[in-house]
Amino acid sequence: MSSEATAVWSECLRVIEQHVNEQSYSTWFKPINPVRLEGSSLTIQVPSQFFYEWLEDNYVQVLKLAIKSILGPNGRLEYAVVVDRGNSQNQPYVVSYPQSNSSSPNKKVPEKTDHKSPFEMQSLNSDMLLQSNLNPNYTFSTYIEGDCNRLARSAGFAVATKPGITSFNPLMVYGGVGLGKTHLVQAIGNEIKNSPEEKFVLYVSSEKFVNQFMDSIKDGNVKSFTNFYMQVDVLIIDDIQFLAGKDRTQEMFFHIFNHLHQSKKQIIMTSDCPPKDLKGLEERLLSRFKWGLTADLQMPDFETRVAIIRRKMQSEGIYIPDDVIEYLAYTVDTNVRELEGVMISLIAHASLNRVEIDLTLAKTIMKNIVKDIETEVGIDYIQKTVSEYFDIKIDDLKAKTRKKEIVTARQVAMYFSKEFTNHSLKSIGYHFGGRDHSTVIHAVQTVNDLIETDTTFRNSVNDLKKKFKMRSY
Ligand SMILES: Nc1ncnc2c1ncn2[C@@H]1O[C@H](COP(=O)(O)OP(=O)(O)OP(=O)(O)O)[C@@H](O)[C@H]1O
Repeated sequence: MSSEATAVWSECLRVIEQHVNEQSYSTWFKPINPVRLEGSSLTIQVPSQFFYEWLEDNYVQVLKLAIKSILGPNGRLEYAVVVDRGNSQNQPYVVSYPQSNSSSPNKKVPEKTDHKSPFEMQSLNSDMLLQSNLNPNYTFSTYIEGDCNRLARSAGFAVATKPGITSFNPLMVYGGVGLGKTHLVQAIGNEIKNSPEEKFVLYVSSEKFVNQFMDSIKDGNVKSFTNFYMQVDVLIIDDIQFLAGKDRTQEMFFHIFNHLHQSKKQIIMTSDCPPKDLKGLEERLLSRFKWGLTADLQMPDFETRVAIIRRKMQSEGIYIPDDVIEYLAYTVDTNVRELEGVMISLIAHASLNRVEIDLTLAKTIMKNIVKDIETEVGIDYIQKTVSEYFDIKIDDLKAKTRKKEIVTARQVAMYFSKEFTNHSLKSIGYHFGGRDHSTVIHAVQTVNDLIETDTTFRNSVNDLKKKFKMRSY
């Protein structure tokens, strides 16, 4: 190792350190050894082909920045990859970056020094234990529990406590966009990684897995790719639906899956739908997915959404009043990512314009984000909400039907129209199929009586009232 190379590399590290987070820095840059400096070309040694590819896939810009700022515009980086060819002589081979004839920092295949696969997989080393790709903020403590995720969360926790040993292997978590799949499976990974047992936990998106596999075919490194994945103790593979129609990758994944499962290694997967609806995946894979536990995530209910907003705001050190929290939780009922997006807009707006976060600001933001949002409670909205709540058709509220459940729903809708709108009794009657004002008075009285005497009915009215109140803030 030349002292010049060491000096240049430590300067580069100083640049790199400012552009990557602490974990990435210690995982991907600390293990690198500077080997030599020739003119403005620095050669660094990396522990494996996989490591080299990872750097090139994920950190090429920051490496380029570091090299150019320390060695000038002609600065070049070359890699020496430690190759274990199954004998005792580890001979590094060298790949240059940027490649000659190419100004772009594309990932390139190291020159092959023989006709066989250029290297065999290295044995598991301590660096690999760090290569997890986990976001440290995705933990169980930041994952709010609710009815929407209870099964998945507790199964995940069981898996985190005894990876590979419970019957939840594989664990498959599925659910719609932005409902917390990635957060949950990474929480499992972080929990295992932070336990005293040294486990090699690896999180990878299916897309990345496919690309790595394709590259390994192109580069003649399939064996190394397979061996790498077969050494993992806990494999977390996200968005497995992405493997649909990719037959060769599925076949490779099938072998890796079998190997890991037989070795009692934990496999955790996510998908946007249950295994039975995964189209374009081989039957033998699908049947294996069902060996363990499949758990779904639903959209969090109102109370869980409130808790998610509170936690998020606490973690940002921001206080927002309860009525704003409830307004957001009520209004954004699509997915958690969208809810977070609205919170971020709100915080950004308040801090840029130096104003307090209050209901007026929240409403303005929501109007900009959700263009067609109605913030007023009108008769139409009451009819829609009440009919959905009682699971009847809106038209029935206006029709002549005398079926008991329809009459009750109609009376409830009239009652709320009186409470939340400025319509006259006559006008309300008109909106309910041309009934007269005495029918509306009777409806209001009946609802008041039932609230006094019937607990179930009272709870229903209270549920609905909460919705309307939220809307009429
Ligand atoms: N129960 C929860 N508690 C706290 N935060 C949550 C919860 N569920 C989701 N989130 C947050 O919502 C955001 C979206 O979650 P995540 O990315 O895990 O969703 P996903 O289901 O993997 O989405 P996609 O389908 O797009 O891959 C993240 O910031 C996550 O932290």
